[in-house]
Amino acid sequence: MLEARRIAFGYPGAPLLYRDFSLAVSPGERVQLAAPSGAGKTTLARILAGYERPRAGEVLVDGAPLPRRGACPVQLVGQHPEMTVDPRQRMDAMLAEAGATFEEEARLRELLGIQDRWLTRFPHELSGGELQRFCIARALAARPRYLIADEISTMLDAVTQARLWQALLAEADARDLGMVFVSHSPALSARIATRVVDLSGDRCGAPDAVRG
Ligand SMILES: Nc1ncnc2c1ncn2[C@@H]1O[C@H](COP(=O)(O)OP(=O)(O)OP(=O)(O)O)[C@@H](O)[C@H]1O
Repeated sequence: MLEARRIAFGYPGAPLLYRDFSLAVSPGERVQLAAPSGAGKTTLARILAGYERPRAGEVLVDGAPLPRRGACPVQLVGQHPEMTVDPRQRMDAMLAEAGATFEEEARLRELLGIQDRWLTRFPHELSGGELQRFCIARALAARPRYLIADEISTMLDAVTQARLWQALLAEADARDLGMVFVSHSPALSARIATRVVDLSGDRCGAPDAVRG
């Protein structure tokens, strides 16, 4: 179980985004974070994956805090892949660093439609959608228990987006992966979500405000 317990968070000098937010995600669940623009969905995604430390509260996986070192059981894929890669590192090296076996890496490349000719390129030599596939492969190679997907397919055309999610959902099912995702596409969200959590509800302090 991935748990955010009684989270309070605000950026320095700004009002709190959440005062007392709690969320529990089971393996296999796919939870959509819903809220208006600027309400703090991306920030919460970062907190869940350990990139931001809350002012109060904690993030736990099966009752234990996220590890400070080594592979994190919660992996985040964001909406700007170019900001999460080393611009001087070739894609084959980036994937190798993710720590998958040769067979597993090949399987993930096949799953995500990563072409061999992309491997010898640098990030700036790939489109946003191509680069995003590498970021998803890197996240899955870390064998996460939970994947946080923050508008990961916004930059893709409708057909590529549908293919990517089909692959990701098959993988999630096979691994019993829990997911928390943000998407501004109602059609995509309706297809993916097993539950919707409305973040705006929490701004009044209601724990785990749930609809659907
Ligand atoms: N690093 C930062 N420092 C200060 N304020 C920030 C920072 N990142 C985000 N914010 C502010 O925090 C609030 C929440 O931002 P966040 O990106 O989490 O919202 P969001 O719900 O994901 O928005 P959107 O749907 O537009 O992507 C916004 O008002 C934003 O301007």
